[in-house]
Order: sequence, then structure tokens, then C-alpha cells
Amino acid sequence: MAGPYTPASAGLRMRPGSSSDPRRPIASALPLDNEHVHKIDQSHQRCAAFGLSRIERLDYSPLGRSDLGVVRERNQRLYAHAAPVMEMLYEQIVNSESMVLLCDATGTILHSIGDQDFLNRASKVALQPGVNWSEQAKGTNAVGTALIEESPTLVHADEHYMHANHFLTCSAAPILDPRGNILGVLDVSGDQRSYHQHTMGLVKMSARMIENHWLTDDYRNVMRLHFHSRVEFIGTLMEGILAVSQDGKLVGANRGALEQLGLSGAALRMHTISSLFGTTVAALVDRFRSPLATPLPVELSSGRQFHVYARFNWPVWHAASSGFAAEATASAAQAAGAEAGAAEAGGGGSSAGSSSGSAGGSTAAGAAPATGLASLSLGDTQFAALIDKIRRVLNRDIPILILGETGTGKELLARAIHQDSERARQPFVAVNCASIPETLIEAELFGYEEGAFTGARRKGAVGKIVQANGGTLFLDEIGDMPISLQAHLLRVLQERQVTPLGSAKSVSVDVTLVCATHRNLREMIEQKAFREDLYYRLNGLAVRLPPLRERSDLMALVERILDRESPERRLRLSPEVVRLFQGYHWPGNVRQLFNVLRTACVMASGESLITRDHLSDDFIDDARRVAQQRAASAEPVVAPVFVAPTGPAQQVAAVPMPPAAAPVEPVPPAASMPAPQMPAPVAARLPDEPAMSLEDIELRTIQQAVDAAGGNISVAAKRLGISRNTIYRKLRWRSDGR
Ligand SMILES: Nc1ncnc2c1ncn2[C@@H]1O[C@H](COP(=O)(O)OP(=O)(O)OP(=O)(O)O)[C@@H](O)[C@H]1O
Repeated sequence: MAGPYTPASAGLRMRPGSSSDPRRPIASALPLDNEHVHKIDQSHQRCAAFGLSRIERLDYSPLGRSDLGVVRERNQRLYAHAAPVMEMLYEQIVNSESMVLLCDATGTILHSIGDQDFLNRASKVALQPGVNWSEQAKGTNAVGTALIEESPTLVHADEHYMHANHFLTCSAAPILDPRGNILGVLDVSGDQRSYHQHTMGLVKMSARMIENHWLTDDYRNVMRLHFHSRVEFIGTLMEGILAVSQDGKLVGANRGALEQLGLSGAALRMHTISSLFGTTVAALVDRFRSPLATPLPVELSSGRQFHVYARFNWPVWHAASSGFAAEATASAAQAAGAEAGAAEAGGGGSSAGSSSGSAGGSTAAGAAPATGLASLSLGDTQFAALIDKIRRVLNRDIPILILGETGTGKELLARAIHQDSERARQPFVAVNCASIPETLIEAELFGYEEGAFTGARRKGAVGKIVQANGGTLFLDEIGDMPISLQAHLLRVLQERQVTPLGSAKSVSVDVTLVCATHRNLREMIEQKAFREDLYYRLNGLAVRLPPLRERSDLMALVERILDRESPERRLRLSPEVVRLFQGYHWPGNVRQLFNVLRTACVMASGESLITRDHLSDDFIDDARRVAQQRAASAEPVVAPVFVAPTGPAQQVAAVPMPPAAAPVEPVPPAASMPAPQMPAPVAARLPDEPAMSLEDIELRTIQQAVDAAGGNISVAAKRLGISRNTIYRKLRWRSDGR
């Protein structure tokens, strides 16, 4: 087994390139501090304890395309925030034999951008999407070690545990959500000879940018305080950002805020705006409703001084500011929902209330934007019945089990349940039992004391169950919970006591439980893969989310998603796309619909109609295949009972729709379908039409923008909202024939 890492000459102020052999991969040539050396040493010891070999293994087990697709879908919000930052970061390191990587919270690489030659080299050591780079899988490496240490980590050349990776230099920084949970890791990896000491700084700044975007998105309907001890730092990456609910509680913070205040996330949540800064929400609203307001000087009880600038959604807050005594307003519930990351829901983040112009303190509950469970019900009767059932058991300490295919919105429903419950102001903690390696799930759930097991983070950790205390614990993919842990979970749920690994002390917990799975738990019980007693403990009320192909509110969902993705313009679907959507079987359910529409919104930039040209090649291929199969088997399109969108349906589809109050009738088979009532089956048109790849569509969009701008790349870049370098790179690739 390998001995500990001891760089013989740490402190030698020498760059690798200046060594007599420039290809010699020596970490000891860098000016490394003791903390760094200790970190690598600890990591090597962990790898040795894992029994990892330093010799390259051939089997890297990358995820298959569809599994990678699922992991990417799960992390789509992270990617949406990270993608522009990755582009920007890449522009800083382009042509330096490097790549930018985004990994999820388990270390699986989701996306990469890089110099093509280097991407090829990297793929030889499986540094590519779909491969897991946790320490357990790949030994000491920046991504895996940053995840364990929960801090930015450089791993250079022979600091990598495995010999095959010695040609790399990697700088990685974890990306945290406003509650301090790890969302993923951003990494720059390159040839060790191209090491540059500024790379780590760039990666850290970029991770901070992603975190700040995430926070702003989560709390877009909540007051945000931007502060710094130096007024000129407000608005920069160094600023602290705090999210404040209407009753003055501090519900979220960025890394800059915690660092400046010297508080942990948990300690911060014990404060209110008055106990921390000695001011009130009402005073801040009064001061900052003027766009000309200057930052407010405040002093902490410790004597430290800061300058604070408040941002908030003015009409909503104005309405609320005249009645702060009424704390439990819809917006306060929204704040709590946002704390739980509910912004992803779309409904919760709606700004409809703010555009209603109802100033003057008269915003009644009825006028507030729909949030929580109400926001999910769009007219489908199955769905409405399900929501009704859930409402009846809300706040009754009855665990809810959500069943449904992947992408049907199980997590969204769980968040809405929390948001509508009396616990809305308390934490919502989600644990995905399928995405945490089996060896770590116990520690993740129950927590552990310092040094409880090999591979533990240095300082021990509070488990997710304790984190959820007072609030809601959402166990997603509960069917993937290892059987060996199910008894432990059952005990905790029954006794309401958690004992962290390696500890003798139990902690009392009070959580409402919501679980979800796409698996058939009853079958699993028969196969002895799931404990029957646990099943009954989790299943106070089981509800099955219908797959999208069974839902009658497809068009209402489309409208909801288009409104959210493209709030500035009223996008509609062309009749052909409506037909295509209604004839499709949507195996990826709402998630797939969401992604198809999101891409279409980008592709239809500047246009008001989404046509077939704005859809991805892959989707059209699949739709064509389904249509052909149906045509061959003369199978009718099994469309659900039609329900018009709750809003103005004509904004979504260009084809006429029955009025909302029309009697609900089953849709006839495609062949006999009257054209104005329901679109014709998709088979009639699609097979003849040439398909374009997503890349082609993207290139064509860029080329059109450049042409429209008379060849002026800067103007085209501005119109498309992308950088000039991106345009040059994409067009260059095309001309290179790549
Ligand atoms: N009612 C809805 N309105 C808007 N978007 C929705 C809705 N339901 C689901 N989505 C979108 O679909 C995606 C998948 O939702 P969610 O993660 O809740 O599904 P899931 O059933 O938990 O999936 P999985 O089983 O794969 O974990 C989300 O990103 C969300 O944006």
C-alpha cells in the first residue's frame, strides 16, 4: 500500500517549466503551503485506505448516454446558472491546453468545454462527461478532494494519486447553495506544464458567480441586502448578500456574507435583520424604494461597520410594507419556499403579483400570485384530485409517498407540499437516495462525528435529518435506499432520534416526511428489496403523479413554461408543433417538455412563433419514430381529455382551441379528428421533412444574426446575448469542418 505523500522539497520556488526536464510532473516545484501539503497527504491516506491502486485501471465505467441524460436533467438548474460562467472562464484560458468542467455533488462530470486537443488527451484518462471523479473512484484529484474537503483545491501533477493523471494540473472549487449545501464543483484542468497560479483565483471567482446567480434566482421575490465594509465593493463579487423574509428573518446568504460576518449559515439563521444590523424591514423598504438611495451605514454589536444596499420587488413589498404585523402573507410563504430552492418550480417565483400594479397596501391574499399546491393544478382532473387529497392531510403529521415516472414533478410537488404547510418557514431538505454513493448515504442522512470513518470530512457533519429539523425531509428515490440502511431509517423515524455515526449522543428530531420514487415498492417488497415495515411507515398517503401523456393540461403547462422562460415576449406554438406535442408520448414527462421548450425559446430568439425549426433534432427524430410506429400499427393517438389552459389559450397555440367552459369530450382517434378542434396526427407530415441537428440550428441562428448585423460580430453578439469569442469559436469550428 502507498505511503503518505511527503513532497521532499515543498517550498522550492520553482515553476515546473523551469525544471531541467520540462515534462517532469513535479508538484514539489510549486510554492505550496503546509495546509495544502497536509490536505494532499490526508487524501493520499484516504485513497490507500480505500484500497485504490495507483496504476491506471482500464474500466472507468462512464455512464451510458441515457443515464448521463438523467444526471444532467437532475442538475439542469445548476447547469443553467453555470453555463455562461463556464464560457467566460473558458475564454480566459483558451489555447492553454486546458478545459473547464462542471461536476455534480457526487463528482460526476456533467459538462466540459476545452481545447479540442486537450479534450482528446483528457478523454484517455476518462476526464469526460459521465465519469465520476470522486476520490473513491479516481483517487486524489481536485474535484473529488474538493468535495471531501468542501473547499477550493489544487491538485498538481504527481499529487494525483493515480499515475495516469500525473500529466494534469487541476483547480476545483465547490459550488454551494445559500444554505451551504454542495451543488457541484467547477474545475479547470490542464496539462501540468501549463500551470498558472492565477487559475485557482479564476475558478474561485467563477464558483462565487454561480452561487450569487443561484441565490438571486432563489430569492428573487425576497428582499436582498448587498453589503460590504467598503462601499465601493457593493455590486462586486466580493459583496455579501443576505436574503431577508418579510418578518425580518435571514433566510439565505452567499459565501461573501458568511465570510464577512464571521458566522456559519446556522448561526446566521438565528438572527433577524434587527439583531444583526439594528434596522427593520420597514425602514429598509422606506429608504430603498427610491432608486437614488445611497447605501446605509450599519454597525454590528461587535463594532464592525458595513454599508448595506437593499433590493426588493417593489410593488409586492410596497403592498406588504403597510402591514408588517401580518407576517404570514403569501410573500412570506414564498420567501420560505425560496429558501428551500423552490424557484425551480416556476409557479412560486411568478411575479404576476408585482405587475398587477396593486399598490397602496391592498394586496389581498386572493390577488397574490399562486404559489405552492395551487400553482401546480392547471386543469387536469386527475391532478386536481391528487392535490385535493394532499390538502386534506396537510399538517396532520401524515407521511406522503409520491409515486410517478421520472420527470413528472415529484420533487416539485414535495416542495409545494412544504410551502403550503405550517412548516413553510422551516427548512426543506431534499436527499436523493439514488445519487449518493451507497457507502456515503448513511453518513449523509444521519451525520457523523469527526474522524468517524475513513473518508469523512475533517470536521464531522450534521446529517440531513437533523438539518431538516422543524421542517420537511424529502427522501427522493426512496426505492434506491440500500436495504442495509432501511432498518436504521425506520428506527430513526419511529423513535424521532438520530445518533450521528461515531457519536454516543442522540439528537431529537421533528420532521415531516415526504418520499418519492419511480419504482414499484410493492414489487420490491415481494423481491425482498424493500422492507415492508418501512413501506407502511412512509406511506401515510400515497399519490401517483400522472405521466404527461395522460394529462389533459399539456397546453396549460406549455403556457406556464413559456411565460417563465420567456417572460418578455408572448411566444406561441405553431399549429404543426401543437400537433407534434399532442401526438407525442413524452417519456421524459414534464422535464422533457420543459427542456424542449427551453431550447425552443432560445432558438426562436427574436421571433414570436415556435416552429419545427426551433426544436431539437433528437426530439423530432423520436417524434417521427413514434408517429411511424403508430401509423404502421394504425394505433390512434391516445390523447387525453382536452382542457384549455387556465389563462388565455390562444396565446399558446395558433390553432383554435375549445373555450375553457366547453363540455369535456374524449378526443376521437387521430384519423377522424376534426382539424379545428384537435390537431391532426403527427405522422402525416414529419417523415418527409429533413432533420437538422441542434448544432446546425445554433450555427444557422448565429449566421443569421451576423448577416442581419451586416457582418458586425459585436452587434450580433449583443443581440444574441453571447460573447464575441463564442461567435468566433463556433463559426471557426464550422469552417474547420468540425
Ligand atoms: N408543473 C410544472 N410546471 C413547470 N415545470 C415543471 C412542472 N412539473 C415539473 N416541471 C419541470 O420538470 C422538471 C422535473 O421535475 P421534478 O424534478 O420535480 O421531477 P421528478 O419526478 O422528481 O423527477 P425524477 O424522478 O427524475 O427525480 C423540473 O425541472 C421542473 O422544471
